[in-house]
Amino acid sequence: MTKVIINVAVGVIKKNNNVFICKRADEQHQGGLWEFPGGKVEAGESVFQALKRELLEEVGLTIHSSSELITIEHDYGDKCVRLNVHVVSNFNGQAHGAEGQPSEWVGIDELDNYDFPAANVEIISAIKTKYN
Ligand SMILES: Nc1nc2c([nH]c(=O)n2[C@@H]2O[C@H](COP(=O)(O)OP(=O)(O)OP(=O)(O)O)[C@@H](O)[C@H]2O)c(=O)[nH]1
Ligand SMILES: [Mg+2]
Repeated sequence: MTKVIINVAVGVIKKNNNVFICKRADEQHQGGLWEFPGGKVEAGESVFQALKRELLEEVGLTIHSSSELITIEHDYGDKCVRLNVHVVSNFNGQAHGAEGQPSEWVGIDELDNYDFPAANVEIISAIKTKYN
């Protein structure tokens, strides 16, 4: 049987050499781990439209543009995801955990000190290659 792939828009919100990360709630998939904010692409949406909607909901930012960083397909066993990862540097607002979730600006070279879902290893390595 063909597996359903969940299409996800993920935003690496970047200011100087820092990125904004959030902690996933315990009851979410991959709960308790840190993430780059974002969420599922709904039917009829582009990745950018989904990113714009999710980043407003989750971190209170209005984004104006984004640039593709990497696309990762990962099978967690219970779920298969396609992470469409974009870097977002052009935004308005003060990033915060708008859903009450813990959040932080962290230096790119500090990302190794945080626990992320397995698929994020490649995202972090792409960020380091591009910006460090
Ligand atoms: N947002 C986000 N999701 C990630 C990352 N890495 C990763 O594997 N995922 C996976 O992507 C999937 C969808 O993301 P999500 O849970 O944020 O989706 P959402 O905001 O629409 O949540 P919802 O289902 O509560 O409405 C989850 O299975 C999650 O585990 C990441 O860095 N950021
Ligand atoms: Mg989300």
